[in-house]
Amino acid sequence: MIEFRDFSLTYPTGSRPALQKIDFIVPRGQICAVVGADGAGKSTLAGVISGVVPHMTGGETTGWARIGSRMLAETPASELVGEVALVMQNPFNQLSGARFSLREEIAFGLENLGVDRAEMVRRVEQVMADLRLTALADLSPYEMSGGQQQLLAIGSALVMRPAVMVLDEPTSQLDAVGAGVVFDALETLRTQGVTVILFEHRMERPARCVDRVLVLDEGRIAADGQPDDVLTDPRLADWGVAPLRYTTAARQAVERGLWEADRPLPVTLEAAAEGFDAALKGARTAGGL
Ligand SMILES: Nc1ncnc2c1ncn2[C@@H]1O[C@H](COP(=O)(O)OP(=O)(O)OP(=O)(O)O)[C@@H](O)[C@H]1O
Repeated sequence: MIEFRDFSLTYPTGSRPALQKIDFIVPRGQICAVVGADGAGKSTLAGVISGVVPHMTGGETTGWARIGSRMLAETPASELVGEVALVMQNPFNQLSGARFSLREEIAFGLENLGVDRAEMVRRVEQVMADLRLTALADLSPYEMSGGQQQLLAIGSALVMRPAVMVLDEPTSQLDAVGAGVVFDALETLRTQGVTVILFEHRMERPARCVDRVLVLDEGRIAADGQPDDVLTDPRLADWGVAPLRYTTAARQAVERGLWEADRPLPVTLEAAAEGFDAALKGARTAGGL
């Protein structure tokens, strides 16, 4: 479980707190997305959860934050290894540089922990299968595309079986197929009880697999709730978050009287397709088409 209570953080050079009186609890196994405009505090929050901020950046904190029984302000990243895994946007920077194949790269962290060889092979093969990387097992990480490298970075984190995974825009360099594989892998993480904090810019794809969405606005939590509610909130644009294309299209249909009055605005492609299908049938029945 991750818990933040009345938590604020001000960087040494900051004129205002980058995080201001943050309060939330993410229970074990929940997949929570965090969205917000540039400068809203997302990277800072990711850094606090993964033990990087304020330990490596400096900064004053008030209130408290914890992962399980570990108080984050007192626990640097080095002590969170194995418990919290951070996957960043640029996969190239996450390669160890010390291993020659994808399979060895994924095994690297387990080798350092001295995990038994048979167990290591089992876990590495499983992760490669989950991320559909098995066919690339013998390729050099440096011969892979950015998207493949990102899947590798996720695999290297996943294999450590962390309690918490912090994913900072993990699909920003992936094509639609690669992004689909990552979000499918999140479903696997959920069933394994891993808590996931996902920082994403575009929510169209992840909306269907996250349990909750937090909106950060100028360091404060502006909204916190289920994707269906938060992602259709009319204030989303005021918080600097682009509304989903499905929601925007449905909102225009509402304005034209096409969208069924009691049907919620959609946040997934499936819900949008159902809604437009119903609107079309309604229009046909009314003799409009
Ligand atoms: N190391 C730092 N030292 C001083 N100020 C910082 C530092 N990192 C971030 N800030 C400031 O803290 C605030 C929050 O920044 P943060 O990077 O957390 O936002 P963000 O939502 O991740 O934005 P982006 O999407 O642009 O990365 C901003 O005003 C930023 O300028």
